[in-house]
Amino acid sequence: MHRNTYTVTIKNKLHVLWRGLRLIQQKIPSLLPATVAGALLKSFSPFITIYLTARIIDELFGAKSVPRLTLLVSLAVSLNLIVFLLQKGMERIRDTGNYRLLYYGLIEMDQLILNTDYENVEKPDFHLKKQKIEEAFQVKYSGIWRLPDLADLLISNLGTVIFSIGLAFPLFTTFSSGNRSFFNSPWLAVLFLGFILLSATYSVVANTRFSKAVFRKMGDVPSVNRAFSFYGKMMQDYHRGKDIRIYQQQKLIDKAYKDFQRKSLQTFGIEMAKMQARFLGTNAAISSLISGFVYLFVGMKALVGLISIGSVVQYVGAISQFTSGFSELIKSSTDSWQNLDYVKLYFDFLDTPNPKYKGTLPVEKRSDNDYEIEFKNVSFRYPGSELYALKNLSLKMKIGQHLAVVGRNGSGKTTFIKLLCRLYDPQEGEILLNGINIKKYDYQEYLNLFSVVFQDFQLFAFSAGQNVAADIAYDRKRAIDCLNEAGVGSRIRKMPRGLDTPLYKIDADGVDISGGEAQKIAIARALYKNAPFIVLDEPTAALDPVAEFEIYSKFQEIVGNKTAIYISHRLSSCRFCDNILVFDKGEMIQSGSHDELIQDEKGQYYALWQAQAQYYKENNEQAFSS
Ligand SMILES: Nc1ncnc2c1ncn2[C@@H]1O[C@H](COP(=O)(O)OP(=O)(O)OP(=O)(O)O)[C@@H](O)[C@H]1O
Repeated sequence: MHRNTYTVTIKNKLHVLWRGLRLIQQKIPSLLPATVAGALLKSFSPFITIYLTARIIDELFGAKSVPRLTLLVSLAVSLNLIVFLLQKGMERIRDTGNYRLLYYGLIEMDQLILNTDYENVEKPDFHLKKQKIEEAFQVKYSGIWRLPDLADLLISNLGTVIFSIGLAFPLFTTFSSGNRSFFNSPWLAVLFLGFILLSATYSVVANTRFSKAVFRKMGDVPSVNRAFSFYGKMMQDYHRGKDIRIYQQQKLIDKAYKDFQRKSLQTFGIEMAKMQARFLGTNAAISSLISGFVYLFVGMKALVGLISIGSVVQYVGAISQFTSGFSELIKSSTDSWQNLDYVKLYFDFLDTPNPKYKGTLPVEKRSDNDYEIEFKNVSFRYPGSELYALKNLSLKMKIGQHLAVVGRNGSGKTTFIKLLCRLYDPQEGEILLNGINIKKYDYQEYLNLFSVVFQDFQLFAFSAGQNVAADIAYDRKRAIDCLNEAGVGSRIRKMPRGLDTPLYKIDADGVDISGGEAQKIAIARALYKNAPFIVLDEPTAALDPVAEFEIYSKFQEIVGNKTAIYISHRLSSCRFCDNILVFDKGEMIQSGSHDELIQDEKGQYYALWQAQAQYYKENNEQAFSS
C-alpha cells in the first residue's frame, strides 16, 4: 500500500517534469539545449586545467622539452578560452530564455484569471493556489521557471562526477607489479574508496535532512508573506491615509507591524540561520577531513614513487572535484525533486476546470431588438452554500420592457442579474432566450446582449475614453456622447488630456474622480456598449439627488426600445417602470405595476413604500423645520 503510493508519487512527479520540459521546449526552443550545452561546458572546464597542469608539471620534472611544454601551455590557454567563450554564449541564450520563461509563466496565469469561468474567480481556493505559486517563486524562485536552472545544476554536477571519476580512475586501478609497499596495495585503494563513499553517503543524508527541514520551514513563509504584504499595502494605499490620520492609527499600526516583524524574524529568520550554520559547519568539517585523507593517500603514493608529481595534481584535483560535485549533485537532486511539487501546483492551477457548459448556437442579431428572456422555475445556491439565493423563480422579460427589481438586502436581486448574464448557471430550472436554453448559445455572443452597471462596478486605470469604450481604439464622438448622456461630459472635458486622461493616480498624470463621477462613467460605458438589455444595479447609489433625477428622467429617452432592468432601493424610481418584481428571501413574492402593487396593503411592496415615505417625510420635516 505504502509502496504503491510512493510509486504513484514518483510517476506523477516524473509526469509533471516531462510536461514542464515539453512546455519549455515548445515555448522557448533554445533554452533547454543552451542549458545542457552550458552545463556540460561548465563541468568540463576545470578538468582541462587539472589535466594539462599535471602534464606540464611532469614535463618540467621530466624531459623538459620546450616544444612539448609550449604545446601543452598553448593547449591549456586556448582550450580554456574556447570553453569560456562557448560557456558565455550559452549563458546569454539561457538568461534571455529564462527571462522569457518567467514572463510567459506569469502571463499564462493572468490569462487564466481573465478568462476562466466567473464561478472560479469567486472561489477563495483558486486565489490561494495562485498566491502559493507566487510566494514559492518570490521566496525560493521555485516552480516551472526553476526547471532550467536545476537542469543546469544536475547536468553540470553529474558531468563533474563523471569527469572526475574518469580522471581519478587510474589511481585505483593501476598498481606497480614489483612494489610490495603498503601504498601499492589494492586494499588501501578499497579502504580509501570506502571512506569516500561513507562520507558521500553522510552528505546525502545530511543534505536530504537539511532540504526537508528548509522545506518545512518554508511552509511558514506564505503566512509570513501574507502578513508582510498586508502591512505593506495598508501603508502604501493612499485611500487609507485619511482614516489613519483622523483616527490617529499610526501608533497602533506601527506597534502591530513591529511585533509581527520581531516574531517572524525570531521564528523564521533566526531559526533558519541556526539550521544553516549547523549544516554548513558539519559539511565544511567533513570536506576538510576528506581533503586531508586525499593528500595523505596521494602524497604517500608519490613519496614512495608509485605516481608522478604531475599525477598528484591530477588525482588531488579530480578527487576534490568529485567530492564537491557529488555533494552538489545530491543537493540539486533533492531541490529538483521538491521543486516538482511547485511545478505541479502551477499546472494544477492552469488546469482549473471550467464547469460552465459552452454552447455554440449563434445569437440572432436583430435590428428590432426583439429578444425575449424567460426564467422557468429557476433555483440557485452559491457553491458551498446550503441556502437558496433564488428559489423557484419564473418570469418573462419582453422587448422594450422597463423592469424594476426591489426587495430587502440579501433578497436575491443581484443574484438574479448574475444568472441572467450566465455568470452562474442555475442548479434547477432553466433560462430561455427566444425559447432556447441560454446554455446552448455561444457565451460571448450571448454576453453581447447585456450592458450591466453592477453595484460594485469597477473602472480601470486606463484613459477615460478607453474606460467608456472598453477598448484601446474607439469611436471618440460616441464616447463623448455617452459621457454627456450620463452627465459627466463636462468633467471629462476639463481633465488635462480630456478623453485621454488616465483615471486614478496610478499613472503620473492620472486624475482621481469622485464616487458619483465614477458611477456616471460606468453608466456611460453601459450606454456605449449599446446592448439590447441594459441592467442597472443600484445605478444612482453614489449620485446626488439632482444627478439622480436627471439620470432617471433621461433614462426613458436614452434606453429607448431596449429592455431595461433597474435594481433600486429607492422606490420612487420604480414609478418609471412598466413592471416591478418584488423579491424576498430569494423568492419573487409580488409583481405588477407601481399602481397595482400599491393597492395591496398587506404586500411587501406597500410596506417598503410606506416605510420609505415615512422616512423621507420625517427627515425632510426635520431638515426643513430647523
Ligand atoms: N458569492 C456568494 N457566495 C455565497 N453567498 C452569496 C454570494 N453572493 C451573495 N450571496 C448570498 O446570496 C443572497 C442573495 O444575495 P444578493 O447579492 O443577490 O442580494 P441583493 O438582493 O442583491 O442584496 P443587496 O440589496 O444587499 O444588494 C444573500 O444571502 C447573500 O449573502
